[in-house]
Amino acid sequence: MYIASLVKSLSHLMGGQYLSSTSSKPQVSPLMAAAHHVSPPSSVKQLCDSGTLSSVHNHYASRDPGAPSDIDPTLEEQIPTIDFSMLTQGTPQERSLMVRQLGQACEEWGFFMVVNHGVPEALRGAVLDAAKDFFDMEEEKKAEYLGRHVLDPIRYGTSFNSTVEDVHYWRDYLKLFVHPEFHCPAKPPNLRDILCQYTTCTRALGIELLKGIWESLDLDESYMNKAFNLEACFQVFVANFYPPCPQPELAMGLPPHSDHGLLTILHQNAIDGLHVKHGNGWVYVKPLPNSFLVNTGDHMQIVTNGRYKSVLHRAMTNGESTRMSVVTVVAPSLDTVVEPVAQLVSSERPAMYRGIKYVEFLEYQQGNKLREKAVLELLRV
Ligand SMILES: O=C(O)CCC(=O)C(=O)O
Ligand SMILES: [Fe+2]
Repeated sequence: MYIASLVKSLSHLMGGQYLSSTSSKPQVSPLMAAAHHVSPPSSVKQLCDSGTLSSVHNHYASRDPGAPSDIDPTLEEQIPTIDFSMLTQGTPQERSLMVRQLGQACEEWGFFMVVNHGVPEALRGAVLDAAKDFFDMEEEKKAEYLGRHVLDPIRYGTSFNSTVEDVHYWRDYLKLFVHPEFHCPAKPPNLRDILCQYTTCTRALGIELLKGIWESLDLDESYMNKAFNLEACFQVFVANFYPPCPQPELAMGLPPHSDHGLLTILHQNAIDGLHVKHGNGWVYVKPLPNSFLVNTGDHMQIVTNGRYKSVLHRAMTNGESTRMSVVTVVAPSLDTVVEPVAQLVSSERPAMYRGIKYVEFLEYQQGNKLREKAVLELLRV
């Protein structure tokens, strides 16, 4: 009953497009099945490789070229930095200082940089190189991994969800479910080993950051682990590929959106392009050397009953260089019904969100247009 009304409101919000049914087992909905007969647009890499592009097709025009800049340059310096080594190897005083700073970063920004995280630079470089090798493969080889359904554990594609969008984004992607089961294309041959190491390291990093975040809210760690089944946490790996765009003033890599998980951990090649919303302005993110960029997701907002909100961010394109980012999302297990934790619900602050199975949230979010925090808003009580 509740799911039916959620789907109905989603349909309204998303302009009539929605998935017909959900279950913990991936199923192809009639919409997806129909959409599957429509050939997907070419990858943006293919468009770029096919000749000298001097303009983008209308399909990619998602920006108003005349709009004034909405970047607030004064905010760049203020992005919080978390020294991860203080959380794991610091004195009790250093740890509690870092926990406080982590809580403050989540409350005020929903975004921070993590330094001294212990993930080897060579591995971070290798994952970007291996992902590039994937995108550099011939389209016919990559086509083997074209996504048919948003819950396919290996999904190569372009834009966000081209079957439901009326405007596309200047981005190709490879999305993999990497935990509790590890899925990875067989090609290129070194991808599996590198990704296995990388996603193990970043999962451990995410879980450790989560411990600090729970502590900052006086939440019991073992209770949180159990409630959201973090042992079997759901982890997705996404590689984003944004080739040079002939009209960056018209096209976007990804529109303003929040991520579905608890935490997202990102790093990029040498090319900047991530913007994060802070207050009324946008911040151009120039990561510190060797740092990870971390943001809180929609499920952090649900679990903490709105104390720590998910942050809006967007990816811009540029006219000169290919930008790549690799993203890993740490989330409750797929079959967990996620709702605000009892400790953060009171008569003064009643539950702000209804519970929903993680897999259902994921399917709605991935199956529809990417639009700010649209899916989260539907769960508001
Ligand atoms: O490429 C980026 O900087 C952002 C990517 C992103 O937001 C995502 O994959 O959800
Ligand atoms: Fe994102």
